[in-house]
Amino acid sequence: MTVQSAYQEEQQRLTESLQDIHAQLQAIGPRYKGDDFTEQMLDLQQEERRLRLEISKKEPYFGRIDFQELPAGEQKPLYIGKAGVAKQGGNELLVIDWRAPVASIFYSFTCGEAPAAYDSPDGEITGYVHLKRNFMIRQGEIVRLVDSYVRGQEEGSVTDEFLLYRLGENKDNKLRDIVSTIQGEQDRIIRADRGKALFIQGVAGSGKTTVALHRIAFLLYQYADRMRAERMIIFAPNRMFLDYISGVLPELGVGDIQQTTFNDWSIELLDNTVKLSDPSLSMAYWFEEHRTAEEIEHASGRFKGSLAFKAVIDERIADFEKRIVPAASFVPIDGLELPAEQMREWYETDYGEETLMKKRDRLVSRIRRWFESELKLKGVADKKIRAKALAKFNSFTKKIPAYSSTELYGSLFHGKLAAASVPKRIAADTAERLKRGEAAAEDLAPLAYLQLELFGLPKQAFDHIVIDEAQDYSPFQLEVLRRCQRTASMTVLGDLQQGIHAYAGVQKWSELIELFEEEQIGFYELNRSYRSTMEIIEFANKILGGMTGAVKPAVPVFRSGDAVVTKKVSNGIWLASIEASVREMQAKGEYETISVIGRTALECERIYENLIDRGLEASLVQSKQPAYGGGLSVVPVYLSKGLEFDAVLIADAGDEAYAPLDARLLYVGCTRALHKLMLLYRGNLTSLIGE
Ligand SMILES: Nc1ncnc2c1ncn2[C@@H]1O[C@H](COP(=O)(O)OP(=O)(O)OP(=O)(O)O)[C@@H](O)[C@H]1O
Repeated sequence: MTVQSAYQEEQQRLTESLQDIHAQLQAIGPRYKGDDFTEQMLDLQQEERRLRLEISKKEPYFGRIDFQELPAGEQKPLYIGKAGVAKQGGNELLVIDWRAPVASIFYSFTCGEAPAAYDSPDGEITGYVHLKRNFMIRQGEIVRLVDSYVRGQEEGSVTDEFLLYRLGENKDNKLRDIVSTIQGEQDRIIRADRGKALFIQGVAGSGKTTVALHRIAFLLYQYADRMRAERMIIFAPNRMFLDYISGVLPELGVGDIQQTTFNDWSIELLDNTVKLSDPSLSMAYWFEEHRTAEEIEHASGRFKGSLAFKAVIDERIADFEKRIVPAASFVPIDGLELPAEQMREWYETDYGEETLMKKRDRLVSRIRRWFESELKLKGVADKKIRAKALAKFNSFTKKIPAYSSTELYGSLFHGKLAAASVPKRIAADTAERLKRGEAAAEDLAPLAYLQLELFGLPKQAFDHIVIDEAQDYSPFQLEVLRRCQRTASMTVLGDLQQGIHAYAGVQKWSELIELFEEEQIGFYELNRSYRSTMEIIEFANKILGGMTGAVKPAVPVFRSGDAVVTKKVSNGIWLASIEASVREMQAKGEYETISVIGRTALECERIYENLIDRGLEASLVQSKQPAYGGGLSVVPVYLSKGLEFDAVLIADAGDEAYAPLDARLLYVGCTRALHKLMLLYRGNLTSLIGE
């Protein structure tokens, strides 16, 4: 078949499919607004269907695979799209959902005559692939059609043409879905078994964030009967990042997923009983000046995030629990005694798996019930005796300790119960902060842990947890989240090479992995980088040489672009050179998002003000920002993590800005660029880049 006739045939099918979809949409009646529960449920189902059809209306499908099931099936064309659609009034499938088992062939098939296979609920199905076709459909028209495989034709494979086209596009201020070009290595992660803690180490730009979001969509589809969107949660590093990724799930037809930061989530769990002290102060401490390896190693965040500190807290909890059951009997009046052993028995046998404070409260209620019924049984009517007995009851139960999480936590740092193993400097700082009703980010994991132990999780346990930028998590943070699940089902992703928050995060994945049983763990590596051109990746890989630990260079997709430029400028013309470089990038007219990445927030303010004074429209990204608006932005390097820009200008890559310890920061900055990377420097070029 010629390309022309294939195109005509496909356009004809597309038009018919769209007509069918439109007809189905029109047939959907108005929304139900009444109180009938069954009608409400039906309305929800109808609404979901409407949403699926709306998604399909834009681009019904992006791929076709002609598959012949072995041993004796017929060759059938299968059209793959973002949402599955059945033909109006029938069961025949117009479009197969990309998450359906058979659709996995579209992603995993790597060409060749050998049979392909996919896992179905009935076991493995094998068959021959006769055709793999990619489409790009816009406004009801096929604007691109590429056959990446035709059985029997030995022409050179053009497998990546579609991918390259997509990667070459400009980006706005939001991350997008990648359903049409998911790569085999990514697909394996997306479809991995739900009952695991999946750890993904992926180089910058390897699609970790994107893959984790697609995995959520897959899990909700595949395990619709067991997993619910409202019991899933995504943890991201900051609110700006949350805004940046907020478009992907709705594009995939998934709503209602809680997306938060560990800080916000913990404060809510603690019922707002503490305020978070300004995180920008901590950022300023760690990033506005150079810090030594020693300072990082002995940071209070590392201590408080460690399992050793968790052991200190466990000891405190155990001690609290010991004191809940009174050691002495309760004697409200002469001749009436509630023995300590009886109270212990109630506590130990009757209250099962309840949380500590619940067990404590139940014990107090039980003692009260015993006290009231015994007085009644004994017929104690004398008012004076009763009042005396009641006073005894009150003073007895008052001695049964009750704590809020912050009180119990605070007891570790000051007073006669202060824990000896907490370094003095850390104890003094923390006590001071707690006195003000504040907690630092590093206090939140221990506080949240205490809250869970004392009061439990107020909502249902999570079916699935996604943790992005997990290299910045401490073992204690992950332990807290692990406790919010009945069984481990997590996607934990990050890149140790981008671990710029070493004062709080981990240096090896094993620090987090060891929290799980061996059979619960899955570990994947993604080494191909999809974000940047070959030139940018090769340049950034050089910086890895300056890092300690096992580093892995990113493998580029064969997408070539401009050479990376480094340019020495004198201090006197530095700001003017930044402006000129930005104008040069803008003049090209090719980039939608341009970022000037500075080393510190102070430096960024100077750059930003100069750009504004010189008449350029720009935005300054700051740590408390809820959203990133796109266009031209000035960003401190430590806030650029996770984001990406068509063009990046590193404002100063001199050796004063980037010392040898700053390799990770510079690596993060450079790997934000998709198509263009330029570095200015004052004085000497940082040794991290070399010649
Ligand atoms: N299979 C793919 N097809 C098309 N684009 C892709 C694919 N995989 C990743 N990308 C693109 O690569 C870019 C990087 O993706 P993403 O931000 O998810 O990577 P990451 O590994 O989380 O990056 P980082 O760690 O550097 O923040 C995004 O623009 C994403 O759309």
